[in-house]
Amino acid sequence: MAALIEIERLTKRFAGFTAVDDVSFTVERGEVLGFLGPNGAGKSTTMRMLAGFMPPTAGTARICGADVVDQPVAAKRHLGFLPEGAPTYPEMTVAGFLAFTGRIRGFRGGELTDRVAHAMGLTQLEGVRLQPIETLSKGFKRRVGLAQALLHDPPVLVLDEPTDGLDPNQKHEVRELIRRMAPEKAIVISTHILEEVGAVCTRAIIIARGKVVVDAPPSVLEERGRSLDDVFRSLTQPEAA
Ligand SMILES: Nc1ncnc2c1ncn2[C@@H]1O[C@H](COP(=O)(O)OP(=O)(O)OP(=O)(O)O)[C@@H](O)[C@H]1O
Repeated sequence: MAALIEIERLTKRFAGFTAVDDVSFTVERGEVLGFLGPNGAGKSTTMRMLAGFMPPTAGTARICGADVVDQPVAAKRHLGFLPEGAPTYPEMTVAGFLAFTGRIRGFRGGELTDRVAHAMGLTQLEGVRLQPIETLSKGFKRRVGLAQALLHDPPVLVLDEPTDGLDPNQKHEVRELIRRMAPEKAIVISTHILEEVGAVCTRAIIIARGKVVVDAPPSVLEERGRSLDDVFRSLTQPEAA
């Protein structure tokens, strides 16, 4: 069976500057891929192209076999995407926003109610369900973004810094949630927290200046006798290249 995520020679150029340069990888069901790299390496741009939110300059991305450019509706049906910064509609309440995204996903009536309740349960949002999103703290806003990505229980999750802004307890909860969902899904998370990679990821890709410089399980990287931190620094600092 084909991998749930297939990226082939994906490239993005902005006015002559190449932000993502010929990136290829696949992610199978059961894998949690940690997407790492220094600021500006091209992580968010890759994730946006994978999610069909930004057209690639060259190359392709497929989700459950659907090309994100040619078959955007089929691809998005199988995808939960937490974009950078977790944009929402700030004036809506948490429950209102999740019901709105659920209706866009085609849910109605009892199923819509159940899915919103389930997503709020997974992300521990019940206590703020009637609060306008603009009045929430950063960590709660992030969890609203995560809840909308999980609402339709998609087989593919692309989460751009899912634990950014969360307190240590919430980080732990979100990592547990990712671990619990992992066997059934293909998950890509970007993070700057290297310990998170060891904690939840089955595989790590390090990207630097738009190119993949390493693709291996975290345990293999650490077996090379160095911490992930050392591996990251040696592969991503220009003077080490
Ligand atoms: N719309 C755009 N127009 C021009 N340049 C862009 C645009 N979006 C991103 N870039 C540039 O592309 C490069 C990659 O950006 P990207 O946001 O993908 O990096 P990142 O790895 O996610 O970084 P961070 O860890 O800081 O979030 C950066 O140099 C950025 O300034």
